[in-house]
Amino acid sequence: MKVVHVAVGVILRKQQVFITLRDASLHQGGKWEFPGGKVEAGETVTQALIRELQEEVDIQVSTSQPFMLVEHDYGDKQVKLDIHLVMDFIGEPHGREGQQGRWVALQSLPDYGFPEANKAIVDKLLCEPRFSL
Ligand SMILES: Nc1nc2c([nH]c(=O)n2[C@H]2C[C@H](O)[C@@H](COP(=O)(O)OP(=O)(O)OP(=O)(O)O)O2)c(=O)[nH]1
Ligand SMILES: [Mg+2]
Repeated sequence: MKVVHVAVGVILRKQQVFITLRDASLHQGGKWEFPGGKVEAGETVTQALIRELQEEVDIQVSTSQPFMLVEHDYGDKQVKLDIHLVMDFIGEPHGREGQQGRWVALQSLPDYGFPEANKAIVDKLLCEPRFSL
């Protein structure tokens, strides 16, 4: 099965992260996610991240850095999540495609229902010394 390469942004501001609710009609729908989407042919991951965050949550990424790579097989779909931290951006994020979005404390991420592949991301975020309260 073809692996879908996805650029994912962990949008950070003062110990909080901006998350959005995936539409019920999508793969892994009805779950919370870090905004992002497929890397298109000819695009770098950073270019895809900038484009997807503009399209989905209406921000302009100014500073980002690679955080981790997570490969996961959902059975019906295989994904490679290229997760980047978004440390600085212009604009106020909101669900531009009508999806719900909210700022949540890093520490409360485990309370949200994310796709299975996200467990590793949440675990790593929570054990990063630079994000400890
Ligand atoms: N954006 C995002 N996708 C995730 C996360 N966790 C996770 O397993 N995924 C999976 C779900 C999807 O199978 C895939 C992302 O695809 P997507 O539906 O967002 O792709 P896209 O924005 O390019 O959407 P499309 O317009 O091409 O349908 O990655 C996450 O935290 N954020
Ligand atoms: Mg998407």
